[in-house]
Amino acid sequence: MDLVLCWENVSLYAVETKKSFLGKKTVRRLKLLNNVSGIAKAGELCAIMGPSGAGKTTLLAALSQRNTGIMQGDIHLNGRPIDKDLMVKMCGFVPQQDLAIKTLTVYEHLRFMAYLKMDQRVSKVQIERIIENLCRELNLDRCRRTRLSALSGGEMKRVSLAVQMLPDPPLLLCDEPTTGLDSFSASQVVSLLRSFAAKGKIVIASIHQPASGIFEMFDSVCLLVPGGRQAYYGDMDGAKKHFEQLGYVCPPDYNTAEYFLAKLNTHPEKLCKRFEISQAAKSLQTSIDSVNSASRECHLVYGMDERFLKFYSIQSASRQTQLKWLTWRAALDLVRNMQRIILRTFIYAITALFVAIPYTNTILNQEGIQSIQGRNYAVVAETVFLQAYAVMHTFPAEIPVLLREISNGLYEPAPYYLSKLITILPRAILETIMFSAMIYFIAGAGKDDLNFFWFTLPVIGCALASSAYGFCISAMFENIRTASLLSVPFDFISYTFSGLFLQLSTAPLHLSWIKYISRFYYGLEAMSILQWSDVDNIACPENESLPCIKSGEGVIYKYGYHPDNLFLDMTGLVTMFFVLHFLGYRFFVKRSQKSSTY
Ligand SMILES: Nc1ncnc2c1ncn2[C@@H]1O[C@H](COP(=O)(O)OP(=O)(O)OP(=O)(O)O)[C@@H](O)[C@H]1O
Repeated sequence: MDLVLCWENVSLYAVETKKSFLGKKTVRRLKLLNNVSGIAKAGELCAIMGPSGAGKTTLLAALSQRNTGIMQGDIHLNGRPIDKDLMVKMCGFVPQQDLAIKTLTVYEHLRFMAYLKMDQRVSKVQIERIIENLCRELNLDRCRRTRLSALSGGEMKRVSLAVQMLPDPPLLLCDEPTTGLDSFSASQVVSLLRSFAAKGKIVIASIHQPASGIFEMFDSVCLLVPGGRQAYYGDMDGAKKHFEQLGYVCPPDYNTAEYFLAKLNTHPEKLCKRFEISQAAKSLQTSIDSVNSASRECHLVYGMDERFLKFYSIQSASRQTQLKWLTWRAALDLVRNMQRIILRTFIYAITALFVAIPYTNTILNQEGIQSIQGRNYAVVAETVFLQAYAVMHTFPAEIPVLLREISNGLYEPAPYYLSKLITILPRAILETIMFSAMIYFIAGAGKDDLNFFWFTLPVIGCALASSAYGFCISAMFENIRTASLLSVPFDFISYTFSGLFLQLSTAPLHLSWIKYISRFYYGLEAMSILQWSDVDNIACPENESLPCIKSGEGVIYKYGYHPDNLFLDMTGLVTMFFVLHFLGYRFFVKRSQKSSTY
C-alpha cells in the first residue's frame, strides 16, 4: 500500500494565557482550524490555498505534528494514527521563513544539516554523495560555495528544500514556497515539488496567489477561509466545477487561483456552508473511509511498506556529534565575521591606550597610591563592561534559528550552549590578555614590582565572570534592550561596592553582602592585594602634617580590603562563573522549550 495521509475533522485551538496587573490569570482558547478534512496520496502534489490568515501554516504545522495547541480530530497515515516522533522523522517541513546562520556557504550549511539530521550509520561518503545529488537535482551546483546571505530568494528556497530532502522523507510539507519569488523562480520551485511527488512522495504546499500555470501544476487543492474553515477539498477540475455549480464561473483568460481567492474573500460563509453539503465533501469522506477500512485488513506496522519502517530506527546524532558540529558552525561564523573581530580589537586597543596614557608618570609614593588604584580599577571596570556587553547579544541574535532547530530535534540546548562557550571563552581570554598587556606596558605597571602574570590573572577572572554574566542576562531576556536596561542598575550597585567609591568597612551591615556579588570588588581587591602585599616602604611627603601610608598593607586596609582575601576573591570569581553559567543555561533551556516560528 502506498503512503496515504488523511486528516479528518481537524480542529486546532491556541491557548493564550494572560496575567492581569494583579496577577489574575485568564486563559483564552482561540480556534484556528475548524473541522478541516483532506486526503493526500503518494505521487500527488496538493495545494493549500486561502487568504492571508486563513490558517494555511497552522494546518501544515498540525499535519506535521509541529503545533503546540490543542488538537481535535484524526490525522492518519495509511489509516492508522501516527505518533509525533515518527511524524517528525518522516516528514520534511519547509517553513515560510528561511532561517539559518547566513555566513555559511550552501555546501557548509548542507553538510552541517546532513551530519545532524541524518541517520548516524550513514557513512561520510554516502553523505557527500547525497549532498552532491541534491545540489545537482535542485540546481544548486553553481552556488555551492556562495554564502547563504548572498543567495537570491529562489536559491534560498531551494536550499531549504534540499535540507528537508537530506533524509529522503516520504512526506514533504512546504509553507508558501513561492512567496516572494518571481513567476519563473516560483514555477521552478513548484516543478521541483512535482518531481519529488513523482518519486512517490506526498507533497503538500500552502500557496498564496499562484500565477497562471502554477496553480494547474497541483493535483488537488484545499481551500480555506479566515477562521480556519474549509471551503473546498478535491481535485483541480472538481474545484472549478464546484465553483461553477455555485454560480461562480471563472471568466476565460482569468487566473483561476486569483478568482477563487477573490470569492473566498467575498463569500466565505456561503462557500463553507455549501461545501459541507456538496458532492465533493461526500466523495472526500468516502475516500477517507475506504483508506481507513483498507488499513484494518493490513497487518504491517502503521500499514506501511518496509521502506518507511527505517524511520523508526533512525539513530540520531549523539551529544558529542552535536557539540562537534555546533562548535564547527560557531567557529566558522566567528571567523567569517572577521570585520567585527578587527573592529573589536581596534576598539579594545584604543580603550587600552586611553586608559594607560594618563598613568604613564605614576610612581610609587603617596600620590601614586590613588593613581595605581585608579588604574587598576579602570582595567577591571573596562574588562567587566566590555566582556559582559560583548556576549549579551549572543542568544537574542540567534534565537529564532535556535528555536526552530531545537524544536526540529536537530540538537539539544546543552551542546549548543557549550559550543558557544567554547568559541567565546578563548576570545574573551585573548582580548583580556591583550588589553591588560597594553596597559601594563604603556602605563609602566612593571615599575611597581608586580609581574605581568599577577597583574593579568584577576583581570582574566573578571573577564570570565563577566562573560558568564552576559550569557545569563542574554538567556534570561527575550529583548536585548530590556536586558541592557536592567543590567545598568545592577552594574551601578556592583561597582559602588568595588571599594574605590565606598570605604567597605563603613558600609551598612545589611548591605555589606553586596560586595560578594560584585565582580568589581573581587577583581579590585585581588589586584590590590597582589599590587601592595610586598610593598614594605612608601615614602612619606616632606610636609609631615600631610597624611602618610607607610606600607602596602596600609593601602590594602585603607580601601577596606584584607591582605588574606586573595583566595576568597579568586574563588568568588570562579564561583560566579559557574553559578551564572548554570543559571544562564537553565534560562536558555526554558526559552528553547517555547514554540518556534514555523
Ligand atoms: N499561537 C497562536 N496564537 C494565536 N493566534 C494564532 C497563533 N498562531 C496563528 N494564529 C492566528 O491564526 C490565524 C492563521 O494563521 P496562519 O499563520 O496559519 O495563517 P496563513 O493562512 O498561513 O497566513 P499567511 O498567508 O499570511 O501566512 C491568524 O489569524 C493568526 O494570527
